[in-house]
Amino acid sequence: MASRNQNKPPHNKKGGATEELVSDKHRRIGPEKMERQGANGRSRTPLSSMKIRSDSNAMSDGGSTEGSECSVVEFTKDDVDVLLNEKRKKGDPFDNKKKQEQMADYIKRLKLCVRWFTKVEEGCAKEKEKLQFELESIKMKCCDTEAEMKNKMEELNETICDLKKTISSLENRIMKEESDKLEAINCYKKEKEAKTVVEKDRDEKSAELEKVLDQKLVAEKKAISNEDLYKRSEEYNMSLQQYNSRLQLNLDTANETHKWLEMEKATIVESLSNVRGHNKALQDQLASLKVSQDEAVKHKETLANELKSVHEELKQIRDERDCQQGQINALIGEVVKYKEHTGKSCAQLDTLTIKTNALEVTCSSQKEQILQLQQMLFVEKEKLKMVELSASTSTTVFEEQRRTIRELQDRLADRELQLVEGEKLRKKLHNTVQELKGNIRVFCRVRPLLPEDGTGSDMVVSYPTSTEAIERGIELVQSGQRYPFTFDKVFDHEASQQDVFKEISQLVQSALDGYKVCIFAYGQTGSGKTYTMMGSPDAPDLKGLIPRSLEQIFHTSQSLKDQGWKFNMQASILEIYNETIRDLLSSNRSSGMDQARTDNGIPGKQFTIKHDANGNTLVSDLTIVDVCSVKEISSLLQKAAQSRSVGRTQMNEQSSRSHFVFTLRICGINENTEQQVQGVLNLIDLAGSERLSRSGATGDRLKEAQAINKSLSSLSDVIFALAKKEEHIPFRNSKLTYLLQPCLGGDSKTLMFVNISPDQSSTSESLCSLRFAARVNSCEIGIPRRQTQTSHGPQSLG
Ligand SMILES: Nc1ncnc2c1ncn2[C@@H]1O[C@H](COP(=O)(O)OP(=O)(O)OP(=O)(O)O)[C@@H](O)[C@H]1O
Repeated sequence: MASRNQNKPPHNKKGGATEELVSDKHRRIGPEKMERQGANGRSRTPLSSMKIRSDSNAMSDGGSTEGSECSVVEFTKDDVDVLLNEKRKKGDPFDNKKKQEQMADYIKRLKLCVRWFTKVEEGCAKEKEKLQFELESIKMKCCDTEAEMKNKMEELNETICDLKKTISSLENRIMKEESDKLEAINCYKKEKEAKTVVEKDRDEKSAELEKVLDQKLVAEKKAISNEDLYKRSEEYNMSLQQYNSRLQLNLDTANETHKWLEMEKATIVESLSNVRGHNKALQDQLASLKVSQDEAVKHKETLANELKSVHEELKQIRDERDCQQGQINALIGEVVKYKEHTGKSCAQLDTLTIKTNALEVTCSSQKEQILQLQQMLFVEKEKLKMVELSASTSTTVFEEQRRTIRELQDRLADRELQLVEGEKLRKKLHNTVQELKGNIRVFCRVRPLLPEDGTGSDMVVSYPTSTEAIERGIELVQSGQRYPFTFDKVFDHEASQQDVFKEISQLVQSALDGYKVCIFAYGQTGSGKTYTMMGSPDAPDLKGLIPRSLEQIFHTSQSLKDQGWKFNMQASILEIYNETIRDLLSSNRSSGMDQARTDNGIPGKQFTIKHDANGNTLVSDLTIVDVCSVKEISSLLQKAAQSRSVGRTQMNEQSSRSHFVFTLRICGINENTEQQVQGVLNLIDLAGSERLSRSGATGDRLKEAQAINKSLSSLSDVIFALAKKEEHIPFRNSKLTYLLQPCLGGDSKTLMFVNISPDQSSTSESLCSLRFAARVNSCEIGIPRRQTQTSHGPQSLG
């Protein structure tokens, strides 16, 4: 059998082998790592697979390795687990020696394991130190790298700064170059201009020079001709001098002749007489000679003058010549100077030409650029033209649209005006229709039979089918007798809430148009007044007249906003019980209670009813709430219902015997026409009219019933009196009638619902209600109505 460390090469047993073992420990712990090592060719068999020797041979082998520091057996995790979980072998329980041996072996193996573990731990500690050292060195390196990076960053930043500076200097240089270029272009332009000026000057000067040369030639020619003239004049002068000398000679000879003649005279005097004639002739000859002499002198003088003038002329010509010569010299000097200047200019011209060439190159490139730019400009101009074209078309379209808008606005204004007029007309017509229908109308509604009415209960009402009475007539059967009634409208037990509302919605519109509208439900207890007026506000199909009317009011007021109408609505809800007013919107719940107690002798809050000059009813201290949405109204109705229910518990179910009055004041103003309207909508659920006296009620119940009947009777009387335009209003003792009085007369619209229970047990109460309704229905206001009178005529409650 191989030793435990048989998987190690033999030289690993001592010295440096331990170190290698330690350094390798961390790699040899898991089976996974073992496998990896196996893959590297260094195959190691796990101890478990090798079976740690538990027999005595192994023990002896182990004994030989025990105490040896370098003989360390490797363990895997599994080995350790196996070792720790090893169970003792079953054998002879009394063979203590064997047990001891087994234990010794187990202890040995444990010691080996512990030693291995200690070694591994040491190795790990060393490894950890090494790793820490490596970590620190890596950290150091990191720090160094970081510092290096920082330095590099700084260097890079500096380089970036330098580059930025270089860029800025290059930009400056480019700017400078560009400005130099511009300057050079300007300079070139100036020089070009100067060159053209100089060239022009040169051309002028050349032309001048040519002129001067021509003049010089002319002057030279003139000088030559003058010299010829001068020569000829000299010759002529010479000839004249010769002639003069000849004349002088002649004169001398003549003088000699004279002398000779004188001598001869003397000789002749002697022979004067002879000679006198000769003398005379001679004298004549002399005179003529003198004349010719004078003439010759004169001629000589003229010739001398001529000579003088010729001399002067010559002098002038000479002066002129000199002057021209001077001019020529000056011109020659100028020409020389000009030639010098031209030479300089040529040098300048050369440099300028070089510059010009360079600039021309720049210019040509710039020209190209300019051409490109011009092309671009052309394209842009084309675009601009297009844009301008489209802009102009847009402008025209815009103008057209503006015109159209203006036209439309005008039309709109017209339409608005028409609309306002139409609205006025509609109101008028609507009101006329309402008046034609009757300012006081009575509708009858029959509720269906209810389970509470009893299973065997029969309907005591029927509806006549004749054309006249259809939907308007109702018949009540009592003790086999038929009682027919006709109203403005009769709703049978199948009529829905919507059907009912459809009939009154126009009346609600009248409230928005500024009329006082009063809708109330009358009938015996349990006949469906609350159902008709309030219904179940939460169920859309079962909503009563109050929520539906308010919805319509808000909906219509919203739609009228477009026509400039602005509405302000104020709501108040009160209850009249036993002639006591209770504010159902009061935040102080007890206020209602106090008033209720007032009737019982306990003092409480008193509400006084007043009517102002405008025919509005004011109830002092009543809570009035501004409302602008159906939601707000709903919450107010909820609050009122709550106050009522509180009252109901407190007052022992008395609320069904109280009048519930919902008032909505509508103030409307049209911002366009400044038209104002003030409407009032009263929606009332009257107390149930009970015939308690007939049913044998006594005490407070009877008093309550009597109060209710009195109040309703008073209401019918007031309606009647107002409808008949009677000056004397008979009953003001009822708070309900006093409260509603402004809403019941004149242009006001009153609608009464008479609710009927169709069961047999309520026949007499139903008959009574129908009679009361018929009395109200009999009121006629100006406009004749169809025959609505019942066979029973107006009745008062009694
Ligand atoms: N048209 C109807 N359709 C169905 N149910 C109705 C109708 N009218 C009334 N009812 C039902 O009849 C019952 C009594 O109605 P309601 O409470 O409205 O009577 P009321 O006249 O207001 O009574 P009270 O005078 O005692 O207040 C209720 O349960 C109601 O739901």
